[in-house]
Amino acid sequence: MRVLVAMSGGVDSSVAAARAVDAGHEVVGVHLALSRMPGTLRTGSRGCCTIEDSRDAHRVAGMLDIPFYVWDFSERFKEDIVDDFIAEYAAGRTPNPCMRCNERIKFAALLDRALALGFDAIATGHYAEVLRDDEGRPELHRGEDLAKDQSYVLGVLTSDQLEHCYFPIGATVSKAEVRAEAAERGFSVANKPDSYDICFIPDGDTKAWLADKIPMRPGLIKDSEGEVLGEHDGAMTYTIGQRKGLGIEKPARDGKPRFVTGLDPATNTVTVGSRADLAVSHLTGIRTSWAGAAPSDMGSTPETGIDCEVQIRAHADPVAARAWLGEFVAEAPEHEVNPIVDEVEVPAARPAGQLMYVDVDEELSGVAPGQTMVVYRGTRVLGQATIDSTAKDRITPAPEFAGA
Ligand SMILES: Nc1ncnc2c1ncn2[C@@H]1O[C@H](COP(=O)(O)OP(=O)(O)OP(=O)(O)O)[C@@H](O)[C@H]1O
Repeated sequence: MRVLVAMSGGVDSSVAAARAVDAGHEVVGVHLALSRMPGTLRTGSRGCCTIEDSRDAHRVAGMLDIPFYVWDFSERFKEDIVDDFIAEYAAGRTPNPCMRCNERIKFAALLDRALALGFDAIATGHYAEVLRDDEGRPELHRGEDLAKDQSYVLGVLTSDQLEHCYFPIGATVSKAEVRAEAAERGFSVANKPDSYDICFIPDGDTKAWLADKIPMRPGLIKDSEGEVLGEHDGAMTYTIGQRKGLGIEKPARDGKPRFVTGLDPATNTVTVGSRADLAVSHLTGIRTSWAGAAPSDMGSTPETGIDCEVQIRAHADPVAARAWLGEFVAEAPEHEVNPIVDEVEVPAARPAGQLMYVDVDEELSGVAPGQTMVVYRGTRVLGQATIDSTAKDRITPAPEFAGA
């Protein structure tokens, strides 16, 4: 098949490209220039699409004797990923830009262009596997190396996209093996360090990076009963689950540590509470998508849900859960004006689409709206949704009634 390999200049996509060539495919390499903004380009060994990265990718493509291009997606990346990241924080939510990038850039804009140019698939260096069910439909599974598994950030992919995804290193048992193979092939990137979480924040300090992009508005810090405990300089500098640096003088009534339990953009209030107040058993998600058969095709009804596991961060442990299709929001604005940061348009809190309800068997702690919940069954990704709200108690019938 004709394969377009997305080459970051890192070791994983270099080996992915080499394996695609070895497998006999007609391979073309492309490096995406994702940022032109000063201050977002790291210098040194690893950056967000630095000149060094594109040179590394180019060099590997030369060794593999495949055509190589650099495509400028920086404008799209700024609008769809960076601006969205800022707007989500401004709305008091915690976004996952890598997931958005997979959803809107790599497996959308890039894939569309690849298909339009006659390619059959795009290949990346992600640690995940596309397997086929009995009827030949694609399924997304965790990568073999669970320490490197990237199925979580690919949870946004739909069946149509999975049809055109190729992950040549997903079945490799360990990253060490990938590095050894790169060294054997003579790739200078064999020992290049792994990439950071957010490629456009050079030093990893998200709050400092956001500080000059979102106007700070002082507001109140309250406890769960509404008693005012102090003031903050800007709700955006707080994170759900945060314990240190709350800036509250008054000791808690029970003498126990306090944690941030809520951020309310409408009133610009930070709520604090006990560790127990952080525990949740129910999650409601928006922007639901399914990587293959939806629960309704899996025997689920609105009453029964499906047994699954849910994961709420890239490297969190999955917990046993049941997922339900929630109500369908038929009409909603795409954007709304943030009440705290006037004139900043933020994505609507509840856009049109299917809600996903998830009850967990074990309580989760420190869950923030905006995070993505990915629903698995064993190694297979079933789907995902963006967490919109949480609740202390489950809303669904007891597990013994949950069918699937
Ligand atoms: N700037 C880019 N241009 C082209 N492809 C990219 C770029 N950034 C990431 N990718 C693709 O997305 C995959 C996953 O990206 P991620 O940033 O997680 O890198 P990684 O896991 O460290 O992989 P690598 O070692 O290849 O950089 C990469 O393996 C590559 O195929």
